[in-house]
Amino acid sequence: MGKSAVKVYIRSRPTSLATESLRIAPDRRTVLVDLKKKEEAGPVNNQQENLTFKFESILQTTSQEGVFTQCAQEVCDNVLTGYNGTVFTYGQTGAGKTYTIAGDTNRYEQRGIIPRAIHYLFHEIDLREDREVQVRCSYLEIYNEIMYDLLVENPGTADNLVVVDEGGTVKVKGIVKAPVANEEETLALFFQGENGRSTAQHALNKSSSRSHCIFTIYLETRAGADEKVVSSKLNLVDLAGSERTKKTQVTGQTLKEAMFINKSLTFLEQTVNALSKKESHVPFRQTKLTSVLRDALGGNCKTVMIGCIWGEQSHMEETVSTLRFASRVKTLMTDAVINERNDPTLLLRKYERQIYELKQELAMRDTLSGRGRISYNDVGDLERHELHETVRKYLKGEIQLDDIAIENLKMIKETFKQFRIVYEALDAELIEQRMKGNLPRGEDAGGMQDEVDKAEAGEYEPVGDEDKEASAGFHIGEAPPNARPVEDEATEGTSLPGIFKDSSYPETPPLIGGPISDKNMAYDGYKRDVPEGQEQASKLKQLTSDLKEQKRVLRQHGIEVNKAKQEIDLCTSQLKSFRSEQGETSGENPEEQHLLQQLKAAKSAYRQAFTNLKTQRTTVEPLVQQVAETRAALVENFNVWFAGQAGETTVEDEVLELPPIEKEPDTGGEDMAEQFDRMEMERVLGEDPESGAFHNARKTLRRKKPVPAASYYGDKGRAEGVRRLEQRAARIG
Ligand SMILES: Nc1ncnc2c1ncn2[C@@H]1O[C@H](COP(=O)(O)OP(=O)(O)OP(=O)(O)O)[C@@H](O)[C@H]1O
Repeated sequence: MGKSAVKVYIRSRPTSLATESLRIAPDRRTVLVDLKKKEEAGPVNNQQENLTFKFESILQTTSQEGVFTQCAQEVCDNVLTGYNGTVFTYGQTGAGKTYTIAGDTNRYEQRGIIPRAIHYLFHEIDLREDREVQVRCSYLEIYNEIMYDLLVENPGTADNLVVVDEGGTVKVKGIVKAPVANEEETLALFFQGENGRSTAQHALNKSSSRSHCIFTIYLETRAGADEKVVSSKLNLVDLAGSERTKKTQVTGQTLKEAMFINKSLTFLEQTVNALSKKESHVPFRQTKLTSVLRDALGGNCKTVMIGCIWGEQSHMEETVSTLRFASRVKTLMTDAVINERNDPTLLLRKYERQIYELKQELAMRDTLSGRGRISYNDVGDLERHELHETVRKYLKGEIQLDDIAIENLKMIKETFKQFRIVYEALDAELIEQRMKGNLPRGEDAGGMQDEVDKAEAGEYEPVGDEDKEASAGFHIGEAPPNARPVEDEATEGTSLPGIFKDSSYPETPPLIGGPISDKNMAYDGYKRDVPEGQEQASKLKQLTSDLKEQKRVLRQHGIEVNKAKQEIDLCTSQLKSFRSEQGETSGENPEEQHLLQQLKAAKSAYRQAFTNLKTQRTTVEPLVQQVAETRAALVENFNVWFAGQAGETTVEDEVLELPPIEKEPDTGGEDMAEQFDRMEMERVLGEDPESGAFHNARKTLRRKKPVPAASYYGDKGRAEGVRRLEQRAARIG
């Protein structure tokens, strides 16, 4: 793909902009800044400054979904193709960096780029039937210039992590790259890592990141029987925010952290400046952060930066500084390539297959040309012995050169070998005879014939059986019954446990308790007897029943997706155990072929079911909206009618419109907590059938025992301890 510029987006917190200083042009790409003159700066420095910055897009009220689609989805697509990608956020403390990258990990709708990228990548991987993709992830934290592995339960000291250059690519040696089979597992690791991050409260952010964090997803993709492996990675980077410590009013440990943060961001700025001015020396090694980000800023990577800003007047200086930095980053060029290499195992498999095919081809040609039965396999013991005899007879003059039958190249080589064996035996015998003084001068040549005999009689040792196994090939007309043309191998998919439970999507639960008021009775009458009420109530009834039916279909599609996922899992695990039992196979075993076919069919069924599910959602969503609107209109009209009839009270809710309480489902021995979990899952899946992995991963995390940071994080743990003590002291004081 060659060189490409880093793409820069600006996201503003959804507060009102200080429009007298900061305006967004109608193209939604340009920011116009009008810095008011500073009276106190005197005559020299009191000029008004107008600045214009242009970026890919300015996101002001864009939703989390919108930010992912606009800024990160393309990077994910590139990573799926085989390029490395990085998305990083930059900006003043509290400006929304963590909200953008990680999002609110407790609220599905507010999830950020990381969970969305995980979902997107796994979904796309599932749809690529012809590929086998192995996924891993890591979570790195740089806190006070020390690197920590957020996925390790008990890392002890953090000394084991170092940034290294491997073949021109930056790597963090020693970091855990955890293999993950699906979205849920990856999210669970991400949430676990999030829990270990260092945060603190200050005047501008009640949960401010005190470290830089990089969540990385690694993909290794193999396509069919191709020996090529494509490796790529996606870095999702949440930088700690620059802060004016006067504004954040931090003290103690948090102040120390702020100093580390500001220092590393200054070095980042210096690095970007040097790159942007194409200076010969770029100070990447000054900090851990710039070392780790080297590829993202100017190497083998496709990079996106999201600059986060506050729009308020009081933060204008920091906002301009972020915009200036962002403009410089925009000038950086990276040089991304598809990271492709040969897999030695697959290469060997390919060569074995080629040799096999060539042998068959040769055998066929020999038959067609009337050469009869010729073997192209290695020379066996028996053939070696026969050749040795032939050579011996030839040297004795008992046979002619034409009598040595040479069928193939391997036999020519073996014949030469046998000449050498006979020669060496003779040579040794001659030397021995000479040393004993048995050999009269001038008889060397004449005695040759005898020496051949002598050497042969005593010295010949059959060559070992090193090639025994190699002779296990087949001759023409003896092809094993399972020999057949090599077919393209279908790929093994990643394991994908079903996330879509066999769930029902209950209607809104009825309100509990409370006597039915007069007003509610009037409401009932309104729907029954007043023509306007009658009409709306019957419309609502019809819509509710349509919705119920469409939700039933949606649920059915969910079940089909789930079934297909389970089938994929089953085939994948059967294939795995088959391969681990058989070791390396050439991919031609009928059982393996059968499993691969099944896997392919399951992936195809999954794709179809998923498409149906998505299509059905587009039917259900507007219906949900229509039901809500019709219901609200009915209640509102009733209120108006009722106010005209009687006193001024508000209707409780449209209690009587709700469906009757359904019979309790069979709990199948579930306890209360499990029942709650199941019902909660049914509810969230009803809202978004794709959210299962997110909620399950959160549930997994809740079940895990928290590990006290101070017990294993060394420096970081101590800092955490100091912070807690300070907070306690402040509370007591
Ligand atoms: N676009 C947004 N929409 C809604 N809430 C937002 C948005 N941006 C930020 N917030 C809220 O503002 C608060 C601070 O945001 P966040 O923690 O992401 O800032 P930050 O830039 O990461 O700060 P720090 O550098 O201190 O870690 C959070 O409560 C977050 O939910």
